[in-house]
Amino acid sequence: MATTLSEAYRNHPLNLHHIIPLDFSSIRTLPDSHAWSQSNDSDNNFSYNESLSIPIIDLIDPHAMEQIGFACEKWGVFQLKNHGIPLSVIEEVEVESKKLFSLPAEEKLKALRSPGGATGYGRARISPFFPKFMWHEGFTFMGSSDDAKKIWPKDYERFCDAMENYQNQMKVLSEKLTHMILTFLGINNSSQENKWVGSTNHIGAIQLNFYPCCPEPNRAMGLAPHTDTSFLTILHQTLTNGLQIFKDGSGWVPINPNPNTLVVNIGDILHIMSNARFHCALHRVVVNKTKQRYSMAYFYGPPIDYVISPIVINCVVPRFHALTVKEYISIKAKNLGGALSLITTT
Ligand SMILES: C=C1C[C@]23C[C@@]1(O)CC[C@H]2[C@@]12CCC[C@@](C)(C(=O)O1)[C@H]2[C@@H]3C(=O)O
Ligand SMILES: O=C(O)CCC(=O)C(=O)O
Ligand SMILES: [Fe+2]
Repeated sequence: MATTLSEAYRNHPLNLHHIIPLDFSSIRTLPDSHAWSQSNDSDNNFSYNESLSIPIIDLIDPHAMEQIGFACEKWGVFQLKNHGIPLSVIEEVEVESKKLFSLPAEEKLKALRSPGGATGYGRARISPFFPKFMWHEGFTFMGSSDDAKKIWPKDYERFCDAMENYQNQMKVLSEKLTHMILTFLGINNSSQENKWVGSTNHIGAIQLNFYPCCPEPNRAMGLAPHTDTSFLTILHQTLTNGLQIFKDGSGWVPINPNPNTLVVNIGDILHIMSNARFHCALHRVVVNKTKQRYSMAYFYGPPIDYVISPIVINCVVPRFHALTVKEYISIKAKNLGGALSLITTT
C-alpha cells in the first residue's frame, strides 16, 4: 500500500498517555475523570416495538441486495446472518482479544499507540472531543505484527495469525457487501467508483474493543456517540448488550447481540458517496455493572488518496464537495461530528 492510514494521522497526533484508571478491575467507585455529567440512565428506557428493530438480513436470501439497500436508507445499519465467516475464525479472535486485554496494564502499554500512529493499544481517537474518559480500552491492528511483538516478543504468532485470518475473511465479506451496495446505488462493477474494491489498495483495520465491568454504569460511557469514518464497518460483539444506535424520533435503540450474526454499519465515506441517501448511523456503547463486553470491528474503505465524491445521476445536485479520504480524515480529526456539514455544498 503506497499511502497508508498512518500517513493520514501523522499530522493529527493524539496524546494517549491518559488511560486512567490504568487497571479498571481494581476500581470500586467511579473516578471523576470517568463520570459523565449527563447520566445515560434516562435514555435507556427504550421500549421495544417491531418497527424499531434493526433488520436481520440473510446474506443467502435472493433479495439480500434490496434488503441491504433499504436498511442502509432507513437505518444505516443492519445485522447479517449466513455471512460465511467461519465460527472458528471469530472464536480465535475473541480468545486472543481476551488474552490481550487481561494482561497487566504495564504489558499493554508496551504497545501504546504513538501520538501520530494508527495502530496499537490505547484510547479511541475520538477521546479528545469529550471532557471525560470512556470506560474502554482499544487495540488497532492493520496487518503488521510489530505491536504484538512488543507485548509477546517470542509468542506473538498466535495473536497475529488470528487477526490476519479475521482480517482476510472480513475483507472478502466487505467486498461482497460493497458490490451489492454499489449495484443497489446503480454503479456497475467496472466503473471508476468500484476500482478500489477487491484490490490490495484499500484500508482495512481491526479495532478490538474492551469494556470492563463498571461500578456505576449509568454515569459512565463505554464509547461516546460517533459515526465511523469507513465506507462500511463489520462488527462482532460478545454476548453482553451495550451497542446502541441513535434514531431520530426514537432515541437510542439497542442492537443486542444475536448469535452467529454480525452488525454492519455505514460509515461517513459511503454516506458521502451515496449523496446522503444512506444514513451513517450515530452509535455509542453503554457499559455494564457485572458483565464485561468485547467487540471486534473491521473498518473497510478506499485508500487515502482516493477521491470521495457523491455518485449522482441526471440532474441530482451533489450534496458534498469531492475530497480525498486523507483530506476527510484531516477535517474529521479537527471537527469530529461537524466534519460532514463542513463539506456540504449548500
Ligand atoms: C480505521 C480506523 C477507524 C477508527 C480509526 C481507525 O484508524 C482505527 C480505530 C477506529 C476507531 C474505533 C472507535 C471509534 C472511532 C471513531 C475511533 O475513535 O477509533 C473509530 C475510527 C473512525 O471510524 O474514524
Ligand atoms: O463495541 C461496539 O459494539 C462498537 C464499537 C465501535 O463503534 C467502533 O469500534 O467503532
Ligand atoms: Fe463505531
